[in-house]
Amino acid sequence: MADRRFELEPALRAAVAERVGESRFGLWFGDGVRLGVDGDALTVGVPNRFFRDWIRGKYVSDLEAAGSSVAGRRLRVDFEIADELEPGVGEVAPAPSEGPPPDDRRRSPALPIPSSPSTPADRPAPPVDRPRARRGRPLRRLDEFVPGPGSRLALAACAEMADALGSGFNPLVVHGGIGLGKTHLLEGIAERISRTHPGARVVHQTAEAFTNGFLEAMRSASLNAFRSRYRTADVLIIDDVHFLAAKRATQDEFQHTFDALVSSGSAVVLASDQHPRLIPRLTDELATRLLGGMVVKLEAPDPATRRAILKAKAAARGVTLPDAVAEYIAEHLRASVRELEGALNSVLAHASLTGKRLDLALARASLRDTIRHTAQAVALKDIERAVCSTFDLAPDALKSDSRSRAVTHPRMLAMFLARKHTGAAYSEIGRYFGGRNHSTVISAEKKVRSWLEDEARQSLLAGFETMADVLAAVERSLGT
Ligand SMILES: Nc1ncnc2c1ncn2[C@@H]1O[C@H](COP(=O)(O)OP(=O)(O)OP(=O)(O)O)[C@@H](O)[C@H]1O
Repeated sequence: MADRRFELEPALRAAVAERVGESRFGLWFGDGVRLGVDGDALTVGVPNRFFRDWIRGKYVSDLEAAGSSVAGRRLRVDFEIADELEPGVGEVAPAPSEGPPPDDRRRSPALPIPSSPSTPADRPAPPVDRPRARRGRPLRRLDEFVPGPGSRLALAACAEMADALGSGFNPLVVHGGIGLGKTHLLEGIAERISRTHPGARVVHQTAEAFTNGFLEAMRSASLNAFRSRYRTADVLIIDDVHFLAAKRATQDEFQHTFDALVSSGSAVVLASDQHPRLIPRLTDELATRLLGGMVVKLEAPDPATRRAILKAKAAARGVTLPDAVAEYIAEHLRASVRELEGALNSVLAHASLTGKRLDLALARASLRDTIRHTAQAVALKDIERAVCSTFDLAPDALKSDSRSRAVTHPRMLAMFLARKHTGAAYSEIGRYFGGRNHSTVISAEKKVRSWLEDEARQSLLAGFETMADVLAAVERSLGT
């Protein structure tokens, strides 16, 4: 049933957009933020605490004015937070004693980056210090990223970060499943900053490179050089932060790097395949810091966005992709944008090699094998790996004889997922997970189904509220 509180939402949205301007409105009041009227209150539904604090700090008077003009009476502004992953009171939350209020330690967006002892003004414009694997090809740009309902906010936040260099919010954490464009967005930030702030020292690396560099610096007693490389950045961009999971010493080093940068007004941008609260074995101190700025999720694109991405990628290569071909590829390859791109490349290569017309028949012929294999792409070992990593279990734990709940529950979940995603028979699944018989798999499947139906049931994993959330996390890491 439609919630009557939101009957005035279109008018409220128009009135707020009118006051704050289209671009701010798109960033702070886009998908995920609701506006409604409940008695004497203008209710603002926000995705997390960060949004609440930001909107409360910057836009309450605009909201009040918009509320009065639409409702014809004065309304107070109330907030409703939707994101259950946000820290509760007393859990992981930014510690006020750790520094001055955020705005005091950030630069004005309008100002160029001030020179500092480490970045003298007369130094030639430094290049982006970037991941080795990506050297040699141009950085991807933000304006090449095709937004959809599940990625518009992430794109807007990246654009805001590139323009304001952390003066708006700091850090920015982008999280989402495999191949959904996290690296593209990070590169886009680096690319835009290197154009618009040519004096800025941008350090753009993966967490793996940070870790290896740190270990090497410890081995070779060159920690000072390592630290100065990272701590003198004006903008630090770190990809795949989940790689730091369970690496205590590197996490500590990263935390000190983070503190040094943020306290001197440098911007920090991070990407991870999980929400920072769900990265296994991340210290509370570091998690707190990652949650202290803006955390945005990148969702898998919907069919319309998949089609738009395909058309844009083809257009960038000078090809007009027929609607039927875009639709066919978008319909059959859904797991990630990387997969979509691969399929497009394959179709375009077929067209050019055979000299045939780029049409639906050619797309079907060139993708026949890819699509057949995609349907069977999830293997039992993928399920095992995803479950063990989500539950932080040893790689062979699910095959063991253990009867402890910490293992039996994840094992049941793995069996359930195996039925859902692999098409393997009950007997095959039972055999794979430690030589169990098919009736064990059947009862595991039933059990998990009953957990899922019981919404009140506590999840099996700290940090998740329901079983459905746990399942979604495992499926995310499977890339399904
Ligand atoms: N919305 C989008 N518009 C245009 N291109 C996109 C979009 N999303 C992803 N891509 C493209 O998909 C490919 C994979 O993206 P990317 O490498 O950024 O994903 P990722 O999330 O970092 O993956 P991983 O988790 O494996 O690190 C890239 O070529 C990127 O340009």
